[in-house]
Amino acid sequence: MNAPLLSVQKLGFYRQDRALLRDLSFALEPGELVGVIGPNGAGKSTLLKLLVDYHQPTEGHISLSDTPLASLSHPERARRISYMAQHSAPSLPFLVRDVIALGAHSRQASQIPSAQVLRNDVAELAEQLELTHLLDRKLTELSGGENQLVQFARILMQQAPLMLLDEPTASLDIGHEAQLMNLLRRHCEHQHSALVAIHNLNIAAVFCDRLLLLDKGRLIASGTPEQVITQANMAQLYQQQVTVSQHPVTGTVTVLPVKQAPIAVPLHVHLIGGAGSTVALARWLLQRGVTVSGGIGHEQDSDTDFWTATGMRHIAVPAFAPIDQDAIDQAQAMVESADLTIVCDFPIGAMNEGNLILAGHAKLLWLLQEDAETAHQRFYSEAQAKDFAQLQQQGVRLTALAAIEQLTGRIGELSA
Ligand SMILES: Nc1ncnc2c1ncn2[C@@H]1O[C@H](COP(=O)(O)OP(=O)(O)OP(=O)(O)O)[C@@H](O)[C@H]1O
Repeated sequence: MNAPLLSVQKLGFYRQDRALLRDLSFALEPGELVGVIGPNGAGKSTLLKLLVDYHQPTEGHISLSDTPLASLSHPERARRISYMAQHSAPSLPFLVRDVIALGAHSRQASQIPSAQVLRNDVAELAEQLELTHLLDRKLTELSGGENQLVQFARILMQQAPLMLLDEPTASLDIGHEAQLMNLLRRHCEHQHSALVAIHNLNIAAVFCDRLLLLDKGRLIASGTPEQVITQANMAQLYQQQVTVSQHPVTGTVTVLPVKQAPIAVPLHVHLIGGAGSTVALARWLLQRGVTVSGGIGHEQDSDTDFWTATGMRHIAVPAFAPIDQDAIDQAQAMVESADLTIVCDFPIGAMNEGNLILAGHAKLLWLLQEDAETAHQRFYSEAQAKDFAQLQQQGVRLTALAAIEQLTGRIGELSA
């Protein structure tokens, strides 16, 4: 088996007795585009600087196709690795076309093209990145985003098999961000590999094959974007409520921050429902600072997807499986601790009738029902309709609108 293009083993880097990176191991294969994500100060830039030999490791090994990085001469390294730093404040007034062309001079002497070919290559790259109009401008006279695109063009011109890019899209608009990442992707398809430190998790999820998640200098997760960008990892690392869901169009994992409710309201509402019946109410309550739990749902149901995406505490059973006693017992603890349990208007069948038993444990029970018509349509058996009728004795029947009105009043009182 061929050695990986890049192999990092037990890498550690200490400064003034502080571990900036610890016990980091991973490998990169040809053709891979791998993102390095993590909060500010996690160690992403430090990792890239070690990989380009800007810093030397305190412990561990870095090798490129089995050759130790430290044993490579500067020209050999430049042939194998290109590097785009996070901040590159241009200090010399070079022309953009010369800066891009500079990339080619890191190649092996026999690979450096003639002046004419180089001019054409620069022009072609500039066109791909919409930089043609800037070719005769000075680097010192560019905007932050324009400078970033020029540095990226220089990296591509270098044609090194391993590209290290530190926040290459940080100053780019969404159009140029997509353009740069698509171009990078295409280069990776030609047996080049890229390791990209990136904060935009949605872009990382769309373009990267794998992600490495760093925190406080440690690798705490690695795998596909779906394996790494999880509700649990995001909540733990970023200390903010975020939604993690699958984008309906791209199918990739998507992260969005949640607008924080002005204050936490001391009210816990448990929602029972299915077929999307709890979603609008759950969103409404969360936005007002109410603690919301949910269940028992079924995996892949839109309610369960919403509860998972927002990090709501909930109980779910596998799709198409009946609700079992174990799930009822777990959800019972939530229902018993909730100030209010709301059963939304949703169809009851053999798979979810356990929710009727669960609702019986509520301290205070509301049963949402839009009109009498829906009442007899929502049960698949007479026994279920009978169980529901019994719950009606215990709870209050009301429409969703009436429920919102009452909750508005209650939240107002509690927040005053
Ligand atoms: N030269 C240095 N000497 C001492 N500490 C440093 C040095 N460079 C960086 N650090 C520290 O190392 C830690 C990791 O920094 P690094 O720049 O690698 O983080 P990062 O993940 O790239 O962060 P960001 O997302 O903010 O760019 C930080 O706590 C930083 O303050």
